[in-house]
Amino acid sequence: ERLASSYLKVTEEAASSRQLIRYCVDPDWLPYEAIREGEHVGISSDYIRYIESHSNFKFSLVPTTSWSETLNFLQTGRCELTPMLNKTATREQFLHFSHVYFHSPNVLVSLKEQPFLQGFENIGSRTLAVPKGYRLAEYIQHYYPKVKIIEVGSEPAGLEAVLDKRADLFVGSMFSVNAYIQQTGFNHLKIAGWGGPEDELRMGVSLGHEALLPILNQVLDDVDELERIRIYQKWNNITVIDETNYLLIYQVIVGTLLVVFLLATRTFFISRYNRRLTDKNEQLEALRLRLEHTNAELEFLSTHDPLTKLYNRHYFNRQFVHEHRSEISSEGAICLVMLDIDFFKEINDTLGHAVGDNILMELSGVLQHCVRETDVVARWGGEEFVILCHQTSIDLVKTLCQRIAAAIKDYRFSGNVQLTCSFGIAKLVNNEPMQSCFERADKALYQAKALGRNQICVDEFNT
Ligand SMILES: Nc1nc2c(ncn2[C@@H]2O[C@H](COP(=O)(O)OP(=O)(O)OP(=O)(O)O)[C@@H](O)[C@H]2O)c(=O)[nH]1
Repeated sequence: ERLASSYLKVTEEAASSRQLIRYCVDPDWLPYEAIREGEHVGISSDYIRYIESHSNFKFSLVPTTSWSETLNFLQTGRCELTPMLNKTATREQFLHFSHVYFHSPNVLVSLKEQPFLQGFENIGSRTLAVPKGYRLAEYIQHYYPKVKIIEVGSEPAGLEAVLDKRADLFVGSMFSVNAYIQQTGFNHLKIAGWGGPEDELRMGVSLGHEALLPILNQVLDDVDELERIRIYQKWNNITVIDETNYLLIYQVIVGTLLVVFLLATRTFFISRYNRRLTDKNEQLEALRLRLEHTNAELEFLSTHDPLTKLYNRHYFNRQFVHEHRSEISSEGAICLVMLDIDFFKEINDTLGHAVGDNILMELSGVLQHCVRETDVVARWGGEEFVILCHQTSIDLVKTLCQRIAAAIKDYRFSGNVQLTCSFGIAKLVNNEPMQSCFERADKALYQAKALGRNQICVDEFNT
């Protein structure tokens, strides 16, 4: 019936202007070609459509049930073209061939537990399934006559022979093996090695129709690379690799999230640690400032009199008395003044100790107001004070003491007290220890007291 309908089509096409070509294909050789529900499918079907759209040819499929039948139809003139096959010596007896337009490697297939093989020379005593009429059958018989061959009707039949253990190995095109394993899910099959020379697929036209070849070659040669890739990809849908890619993407995302999480955790802990460190540093800095302040206070207390805030005797001794200095320059010498309040006991006794304290503080202010910046005033003890004057002379110091006495006289002290002081002056002489100068100043003060108080006396050694 199918043959009848195809011949009917031939008659119809003969009437049209296009040149009709009847062709046969391998009915079960995906992804290269096959017949499914009466239609030609696979890679060669797209090349046939391409040639139709780029030439004056009109193709008409003559369906067959096996590759052997296709070869038979070509020899007997029931079709004049087959679109995808290898060139062999046998086939050249009844076919002419176009240029090669598709390359494809062949592979050996075995069950997973079988060892890997380098090629046909290592097959040994194993049996090899080969589709009947395929170029490989011819090739192996010619070059490897010792290999035990089992002829099968098609490539799927060969793979099933391996699965059923009727054959140890199958040899066929890598693309069709791949397509078959994907369709059937026969994952316990594996590629066991390369299988002979790669396929160089062409179109074949039967004898007497070789005039078709120049046009076929021209169109096939002109198919651009993009079109070739499109056709190849359309019929080699490798879904397993897609799944692997999704898994890979998933793994990369999880890995990236993990790294981000670890980095975020690390950053969190580092910043918390830094905050704590900053807090501790601030506390330490506050403690350091308090310590500095306390030390400054201690230093002040140890060197100053707490009531009058003048230098105390301890400081004065350390700085000036026990340091054996005798600085006498051309500009002037060092002079000491010992100063004592007159009748201070009476003031304390009549007005009270608190008033006495106030008077001591007020007198300290007067002394500091009267001296030069370079002079040093200290409280020697009780109501006694000492003034150290640098680069001066006895006359200048005397003038200073008079100025102080006048200021005291004019000052209104607490309790409305009229105060007077006695002064003893001594000048440091060359190489004299400071202690000795002190003693002389003290002696001069004693003299001032003896002369009736409110006096300024210079040590007799300096007069
Ligand atoms: N309010 C007060 N009085 C003090 C302080 N230190 C010493 N005095 C008093 O100073 C008085 C010194 O008395 P005296 O040594 O007799 O000397 P004076 O009464 O000033 O008599 P002359 O020095 O001889 O003129 C004593 O009454 C001490 O108690 C002090 O820090 N505050």
